[in-house]
Amino acid sequence: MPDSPREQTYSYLGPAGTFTEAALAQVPEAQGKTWRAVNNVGEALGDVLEGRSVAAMIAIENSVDGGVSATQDALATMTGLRIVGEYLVSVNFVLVARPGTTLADVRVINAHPVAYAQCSRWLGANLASHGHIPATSNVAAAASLFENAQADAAIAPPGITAHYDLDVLAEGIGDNPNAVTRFVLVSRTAPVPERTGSDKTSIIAELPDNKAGRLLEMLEQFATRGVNMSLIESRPIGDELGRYRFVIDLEGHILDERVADALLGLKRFSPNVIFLGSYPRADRARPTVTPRYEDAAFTDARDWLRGLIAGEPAA
Ligand SMILES: O=C(O)C(=O)C[C@]1(C(=O)O)C=C[C@@H](O)C=C1
Repeated sequence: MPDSPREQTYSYLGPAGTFTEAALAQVPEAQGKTWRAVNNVGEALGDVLEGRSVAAMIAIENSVDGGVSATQDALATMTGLRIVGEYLVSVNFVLVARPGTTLADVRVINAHPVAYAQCSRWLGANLASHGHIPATSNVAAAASLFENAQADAAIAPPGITAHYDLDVLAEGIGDNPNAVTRFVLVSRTAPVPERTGSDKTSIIAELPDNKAGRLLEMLEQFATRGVNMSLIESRPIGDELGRYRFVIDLEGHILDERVADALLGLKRFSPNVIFLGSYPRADRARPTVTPRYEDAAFTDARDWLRGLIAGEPAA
């Protein structure tokens, strides 16, 4: 049976040429399908929830600027989504302008906020008194230079000149030449994929109240099961000052006994746990697991308990 239009479509932050498109190019199942360019993360995830796309590629973390707050907040508030894959893209930036512009002409810059934040050192040193107009993506920033432009220049990916007739005023303007953005592929809620031995689990959790030691108590759920965190960030819940939710990535898969046990502990502790998914790590790194946190240690302990209950002689 041929795929439905939904099965054929993947949403990504456009227009063509964004780093998000480069991340989607790494997904084997997406090749030869329709790629729908959208303007923001909420629109991409809305496509998935409302059935226009089978999955959406979204940026979630940058090695220089940290978590992408629009993504973290959307995943915390839109229900029915699952992260099914993780992809890494090296990001570096150029400053572009309409042909004939020189650096001395540049007063206002159009840039995606995450890209802008990654170029702050170069901008401070070379264009100290510039103004900034935010764009929906790196490529949209460059494209806007041709439409009623209020900006003189834009921060864009190095491949931009293949798409637009622009002059490159400066190259390698990112604060860190080794910057990497982490992207996730998000589908509708589905059963978790098999574990690969090199997996990550993403969750969002709230604390039960604002009493002393609550954050430590939450972290103990992971520490006492030997589960390492690769990311923890707080985001305001938004209802009152001082209330935060925590966006957490764990090393391991929900089918790993230590991760499952930590999630059970977290569920008993936290009034609101959102499971975003267990999926293969992009870097294929395998966590080092202390023997007492390996699957066998958990199943042996459970067998021991069952034996005690059943009246077997204590081993
Ligand atoms: O995909 C792009 O090119 C984007 O403009 C988006 C985005 C992001 O949302 O974080 C992606 C990677 C860069 O770190 C900066 C911006």
